[in-house]
Amino acid sequence: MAAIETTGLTRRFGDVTALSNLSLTVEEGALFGLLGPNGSGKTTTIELLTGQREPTSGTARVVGRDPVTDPMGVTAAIGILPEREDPPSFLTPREYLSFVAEVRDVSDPDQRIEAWADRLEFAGILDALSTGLSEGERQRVMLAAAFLHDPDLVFIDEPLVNLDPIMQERVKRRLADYCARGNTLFLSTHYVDVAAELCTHVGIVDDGRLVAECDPRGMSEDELLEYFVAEVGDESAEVRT
Ligand SMILES: Nc1ncnc2c1ncn2[C@@H]1O[C@H](COP(=O)(O)OP(=O)(O)OP(=O)(O)O)[C@@H](O)[C@H]1O
Repeated sequence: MAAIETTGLTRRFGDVTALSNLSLTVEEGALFGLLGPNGSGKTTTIELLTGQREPTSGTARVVGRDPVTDPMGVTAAIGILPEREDPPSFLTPREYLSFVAEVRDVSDPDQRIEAWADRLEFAGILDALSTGLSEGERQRVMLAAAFLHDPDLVFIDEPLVNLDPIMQERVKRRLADYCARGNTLFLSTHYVDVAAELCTHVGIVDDGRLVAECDPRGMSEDELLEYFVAEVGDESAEVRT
């Protein structure tokens, strides 16, 4: 079954077409990566699919719901880690995650918070004010918030930014395990190596258009980079070193 299905999804901002006519299916259990250069429409796509913005035209179904007519139903059913969001500076991670657990109706919040703090190694800062946390620590707290209510589908905009290499490996393993259990992940990234290493299905966007889709398993980073450059027509992709 499809976790996400869109038909002709389009979003304009004045003269700018941020997303043009996106027709895409992401099956349940996929680890989908939307790969594209800066300004290609990745964040706009996530915003449309998660009910944060309305499309100019076109339709979407996300976990069987319509993000335009039922945005709160969609946000309750999914997890989201948007680009550049932090826990509130004046709350501790425990306080922030308790708030998320309450909003998302988690029945065993204390145990879940402790479990995620252990998994992502931030138990030591659970009771420190978020204002003093490093960027990587804040990102780990936000990752925990996205998964706390055990949703079937999670959206993450640039999943590994700000994490050190050891934590990146740990998070990659967690993401792969999450999908191996039948859940679905929708990642957006402009890093080809992230897509090559993690994803089961990649969509390449350029200038608001989905220009190609592929299964990157069995492709090396270099092959995916070559494929990406051929589709996008320039060398704006990055491989992190
Ligand atoms: N609220 C907005 N108002 C006007 N233009 C916008 C708005 N949001 C996005 N855009 C434009 O739409 C296009 C796509 O932006 P979007 O943020 O979706 O790209 P992106 O692929 O996520 O980029 P990045 O990798 O840099 O985060 C860009 O040209 C951007 O300037």
